[in-house]
Amino acid sequence: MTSIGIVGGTGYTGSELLRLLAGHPQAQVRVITSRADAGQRVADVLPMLRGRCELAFEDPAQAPLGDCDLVFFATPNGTAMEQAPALLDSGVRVVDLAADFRIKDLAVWERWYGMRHAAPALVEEAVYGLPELNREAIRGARLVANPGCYPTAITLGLLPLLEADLIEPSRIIADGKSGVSGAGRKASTGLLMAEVGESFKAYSVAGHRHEPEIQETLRLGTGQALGLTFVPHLVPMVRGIEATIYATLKRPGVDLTSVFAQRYESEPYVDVMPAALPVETRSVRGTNLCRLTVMEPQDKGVAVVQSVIDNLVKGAAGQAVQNMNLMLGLPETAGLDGVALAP
Ligand SMILES: NC(=O)C1=CN([C@@H]2O[C@H](COP(=O)(O)OP(=O)(O)OC[C@H]3O[C@@H](n4cnc5c(N)ncnc54)[C@H](OP(=O)(O)O)[C@@H]3O)[C@@H](O)[C@H]2O)C=CC1
Ligand SMILES: CC(=O)N[C@@H](CCC(=O)OP(=O)(O)O)C(=O)O
Repeated sequence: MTSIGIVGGTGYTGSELLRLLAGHPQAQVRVITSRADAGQRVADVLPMLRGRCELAFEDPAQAPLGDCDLVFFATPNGTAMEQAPALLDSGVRVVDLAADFRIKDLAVWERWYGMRHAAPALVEEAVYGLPELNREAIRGARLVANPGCYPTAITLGLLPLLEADLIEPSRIIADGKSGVSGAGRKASTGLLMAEVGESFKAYSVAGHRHEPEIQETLRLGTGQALGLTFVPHLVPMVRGIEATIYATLKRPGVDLTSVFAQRYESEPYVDVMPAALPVETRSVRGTNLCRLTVMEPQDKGVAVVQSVIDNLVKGAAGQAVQNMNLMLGLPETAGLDGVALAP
């Protein structure tokens, strides 16, 4: 059994890691941290894990994370960059679910995240953990930067179009909508049910930190510089992201669904659907899948992509487990076989 540590086990992505790893045949969580709940039994704090987890939360400063084969950081931005270097030095592999190692351009990262980077050399070494783009590099990596939730949905929606040189890269619009679990578990007035329920709004319209992440990933991955406008929205639901992406086609009349189907033919977690089928967040709820459709409505020369993921699974913990499986040489799909909850 591979021995796993999780820093930040009481948050939404940390507890999702626990849920997924409880069903993993070859990996076992041995260390789990929380500062606020240190000393509490995991099963008392997260009753879904009664009978499935005998651990207690430990303070991260004292927890024996160095004894693990791999440690996940499910912590706020700026935490892993302080703690990962010592773990890597002692031979532990690291997957960071936050953004500390996602952007190679340090000046861009520091501008968007408002802090000095504590481990610049590791930014250069880290592999961006989108298996559909970087599978081979992830296999050999010591440190994986797990992608952001919106960037996962949007990058997967744009990759086939850019790789096949089908769209104008200079004017792309991505309209993202997220459930409230995307904002994490910490208390915030703006996330109260009475604030979010029966309402719908765009936010960070002037600029969101996921935009530079998407731009850099696609520039490094396809060699094309994007002109991207990304606007996120908050939806009164718990889980899920839907992104609708609009791009001008260079050549009209291409069978776009076939292009997508070929690009993702051997991908276990990308499902390209016929354009007539509905793309719904509930069809991926609890799963590691990204479901996509693509079409050119009314032959008007614009490609419209719809992409859905569960922000906590393919957008965070599930993709992190997929990366862990690749890094440790385990079957890529181990622990990730669940079918979506319906309704
Ligand atoms: N929610 C989502 O959909 C997604 C989240 N992410 C990213 O994943 C990370 C975790 O997100 P999420 O689970 O939502 O966050 P939460 O706010 O729900 O949880 C954060 C966790 O980190 C712990 N923590 C906070 N500060 C520290 C610290 N300084 N040192 C060690 N542990 C700390 C908290 O416990 P305690 O304070 O008790 O130690 C808690 O367990 C974030 O960086 C987020 O941006 C990425 C993709 C999607
Ligand atoms: C609904 C909501 O608030 N979502 C978060 C993004 C999700 C997230 O966790 O950001 P990272 O993927 O970069 O870690 C936000 O817009 O800030």
